[in-house]
Amino acid sequence: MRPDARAWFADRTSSARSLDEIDVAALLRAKRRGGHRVSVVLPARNEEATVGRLVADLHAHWVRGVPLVDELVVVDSDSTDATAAVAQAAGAEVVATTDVLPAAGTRRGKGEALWKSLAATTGDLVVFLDADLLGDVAHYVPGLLAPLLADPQIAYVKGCYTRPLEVGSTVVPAGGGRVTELTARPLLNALWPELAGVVQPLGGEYAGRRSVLEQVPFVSAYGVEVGLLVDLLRLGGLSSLAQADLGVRRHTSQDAEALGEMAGQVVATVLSRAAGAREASGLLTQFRHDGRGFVPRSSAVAVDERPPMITVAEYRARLAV
Ligand SMILES: O=c1ccn([C@@H]2O[C@H](COP(=O)(O)OP(=O)(O)O)[C@@H](O)[C@H]2O)c(=O)[nH]1
Ligand SMILES: O=C(O)[C@@H](COP(=O)(O)O)O[C@H]1O[C@H](CO)[C@@H](O)[C@H](O)[C@H]1O
Repeated sequence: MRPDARAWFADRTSSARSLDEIDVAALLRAKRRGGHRVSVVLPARNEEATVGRLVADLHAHWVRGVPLVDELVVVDSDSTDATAAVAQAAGAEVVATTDVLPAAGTRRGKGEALWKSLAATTGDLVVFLDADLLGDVAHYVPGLLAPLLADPQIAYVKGCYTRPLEVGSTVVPAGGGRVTELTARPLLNALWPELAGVVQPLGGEYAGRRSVLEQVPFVSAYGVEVGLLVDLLRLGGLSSLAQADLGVRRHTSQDAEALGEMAGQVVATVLSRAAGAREASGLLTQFRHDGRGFVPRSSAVAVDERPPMITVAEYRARLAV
């Protein structure tokens, strides 16, 4: 790693692998001393199988228990299952992407759900968690908040973790984060070597200050994480970023074809940020074999992004209230 990345990795990586490693009472005092308001956002598309337990656990720990969280919001991203009802029954406030900033329309994708979440929440500190997480992850919230509450210079904290891979009914201890390892990490190391110390650049768990999140674009699909990382590096510099070791992360995984399309979106987003890059084609062609021959399948991976929320008049009007 370059010296700046190595120094960042040493200085900006905290450990929060379980509640045993976190002084929650001290965090609550720091939150109150700083007058902070915390929003937790779960973008969810067809997550009825996992969102209920996750929300109930977070609500018990950090809303009903230690009041670290002021808003627990599930953003329903065009779900066709019972995600919204299950999340609401478990204690979350549920908003549909179509109901937030309706004048702006609604685009498909995780990044759209995250962008709209800024207009549906009020916390100055915002924590994002995927809604398909498995296992005990309640400690992710204080683990991600701790660096923000400790150091005003830090604006954005990525979770990092080992990532077991569920292959059918077996779980192998490592191997998850396939798009990270095969696409995002090599590209980020090549183009922004100062980010080489970021262990999980695509991880879906992170926290940031609203004051910076509202200043950057949100890529509408799966390029959102890599887009935010590069844009926030440019906005505040490496010293404004941090990462928290949260132990292990398990989630419901997608198949290789779906991750191929995700990788296409990540590559398109990286190219859109890489100065002087050739105009990306915006298309990704994959191949299935139907027994007789290869069948091409093309998908659009062109970057489609929303502007910084602060540029949206309706959003600014809401802040002025
Ligand atoms: O259009 C979308 C796609 C995904 N998601 C949510 O974003 C998170 C991460 O997506 P996914 O699990 O598909 O990605 P993976 O974790 O497999 O990389 C999950 O909570 C999804 O429900 C979403 O809100 N809208
Ligand atoms: O890190 C990765 O390579 C991908 C896929 O992970 P797996 O190979 O399914 O464990 O998962 C992440 O990437 C997405 C795109 O940034 C994020 O939106 C997901 O939250 C995150 O799980």
